Amino acid sequence: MSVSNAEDGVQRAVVVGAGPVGCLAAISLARAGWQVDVYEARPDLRLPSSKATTQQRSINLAISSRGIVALQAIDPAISERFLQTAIPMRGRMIHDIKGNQHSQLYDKDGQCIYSIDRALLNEDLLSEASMVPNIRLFFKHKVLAIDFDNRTMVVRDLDSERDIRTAFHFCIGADGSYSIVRRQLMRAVRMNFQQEYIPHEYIELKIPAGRNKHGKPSFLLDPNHLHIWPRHSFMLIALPNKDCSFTCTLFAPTCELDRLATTQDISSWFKTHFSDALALLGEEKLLYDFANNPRSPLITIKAEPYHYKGRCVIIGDAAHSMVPFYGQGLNCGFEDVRVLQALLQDNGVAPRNAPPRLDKEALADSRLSNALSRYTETRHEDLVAICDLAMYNYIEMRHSVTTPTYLFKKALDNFLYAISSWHSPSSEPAVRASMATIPFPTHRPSGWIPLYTMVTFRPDVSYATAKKKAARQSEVLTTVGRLGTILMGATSLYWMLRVLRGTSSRR
Ligand SMILES: Cc1cc2nc3c(=O)[nH]c(=O)nc-3n(C[C@H](O)[C@H](O)[C@H](O)COP(=O)(O)OP(=O)(O)OC[C@H]3O[C@@H](n4cnc5c(N)ncnc54)[C@H](O)[C@@H]3O)c2cc1C
Ligand SMILES: NC(=O)C1=CN([C@@H]2O[C@H](COP(=O)(O)OP(=O)(O)OC[C@H]3O[C@@H](n4cnc5c(N)ncnc54)[C@H](OP(=O)(O)O)[C@@H]3O)[C@@H](O)[C@H]2O)C=CC1
Ligand SMILES: Nc1ccccc1C(=O)C[C@H](N)C(=O)O
Repeated sequence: MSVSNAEDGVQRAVVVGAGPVGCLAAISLARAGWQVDVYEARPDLRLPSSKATTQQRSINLAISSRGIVALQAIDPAISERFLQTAIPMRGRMIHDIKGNQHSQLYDKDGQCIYSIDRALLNEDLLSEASMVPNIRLFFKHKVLAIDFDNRTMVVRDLDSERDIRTAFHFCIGADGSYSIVRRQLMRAVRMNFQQEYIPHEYIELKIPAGRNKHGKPSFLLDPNHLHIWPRHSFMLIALPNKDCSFTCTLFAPTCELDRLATTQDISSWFKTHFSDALALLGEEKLLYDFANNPRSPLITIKAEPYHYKGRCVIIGDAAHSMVPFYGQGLNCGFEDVRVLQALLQDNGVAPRNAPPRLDKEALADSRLSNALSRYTETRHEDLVAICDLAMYNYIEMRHSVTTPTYLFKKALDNFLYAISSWHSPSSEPAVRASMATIPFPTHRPSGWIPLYTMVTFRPDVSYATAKKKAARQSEVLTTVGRLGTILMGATSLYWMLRVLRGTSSRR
């Protein structure tokens, strides 16, 4: 085994995983003065040859204010570039079983979430990272094992099949749901860990672009909505792409999909549940995608602590995988980087100034250790909250959105929000700019704010605060709803009695 980086006196940070979160973390650390090495098991996404071999998860993603504000905090130019390639989605478009469409806006002031190309996002972040002089990117380098006490890790060069032992001062694990860094961390710390597969899975399908009367590509559905076909125990969704196509994702219980054994079964199931979508997907293409695209599992992972001394921390999906139904997984991962950056700055962790003398090194180490302890303390409640909220949003999307109770509560929620924010209508860019200056999402917001708004458009409000405040508001909505029902019942009874009395006195 060859040895690299041994005792060259440089304060080296290693980031494991060059997914979007790893790239952003590398940029943040490098700008703070660290020498950063990034190890990525896959080939470089930007090379045309790797496009076919690197199978990515979802084609597109929804990014919201939380992710954008985090990007702004690390590098405002990156967030500007994204917004130029993104498609705003102002609300949900609900497709009922008869093919009617109903719009439900996300926000009273028109704030929206943005559909972006996952590969483009990752490629852009990789390009940005490769332009920072103190970042080195190693592709096809898979981390196999880590010795945190000796600050070394074993990395396999997948081209030469050789194992390299490399030294580090600080390790960031951003290596996704099946993180090796997390698994190695479990051997060093008493980590509480919970993993849950839900009994549903997903498969991606595609609605192609149409043609307008000039023969140019055009969208077959409204591009400024996230489309949902809620069918109670399963659902289909569609997000727009820049080339005027839509990426659709079918989420359904495994047992439901297992029943679709023949092409006949698939076609008739789609005709029954999604006839309008089938017309857009095209039967032949649907059957091809069904046979060839993977059916993937959905998983929630919770862990605590996220760090070991001043040596290692896990962020992004490595620390918190959540089901995708709130569209917050990556937003939350980007927020991790923003919070970590703020804590490192707060604790005076600045490797550029770290002198080589042993006592000062120990001081730097203890500062890093404090920053990481604070990270675990402040972040855990929020990460658990968003994992739970994501699970809840699946029920809302596939079922509740169609029920009168939900629609009534939603209307009341929005009404109370409008009254409460009478004097302060928000302008999206201005709100984001002001929030980028707030280091931590902890703010206790006053007034009435719907849960979706807090989670999606208020990065100054932590996920846990949003969850707690929404639970209190929900109790009020339920009580008002019950009182409303009683009042309506009493009024109808009163009028019925009056009509009956009128009829009997005329007799
Ligand atoms: C269907 C679906 C839809 C989603 N939609 C949204 C959405 O709309 N909005 C949103 O915010 N989030 C969404 N998410 C979640 C989002 O995809 C993840 O949160 C995000 O990809 C996590 O980024 P990451 O960088 O932490 O991890 P990853 O993207 O998983 O990157 C980890 C990287 O680490 C590398 N790696 C792994 N092991 C090793 C190793 N041993 N050595 C070296 N490298 C390694 C991997 O190759 C990978 O490149 C969705 C997820 C799914 C499944
Ligand atoms: N929360 C959720 O429900 C889901 C979240 N996601 C997130 O999206 C990210 C991007 O997806 P994608 O890049 O396609 O990731 P993949 O599912 O392809 O996984 C990335 C790597 O993790 C390893 N891996 C995959 N499955 C397992 C397993 N069951 N046990 C151990 N290791 C496994 C594989 O490494 P190797 O090559 O060594 O086998 C694989 O290359 C994921 O990393 C995850 O964070 C993805 C799916 C569902
Ligand atoms: N990106 C996603 C991927 C899969 C499932 C949902 C989403 C969402 O973004 C849902 C959106 N936040 C909503 O509540 O309507």
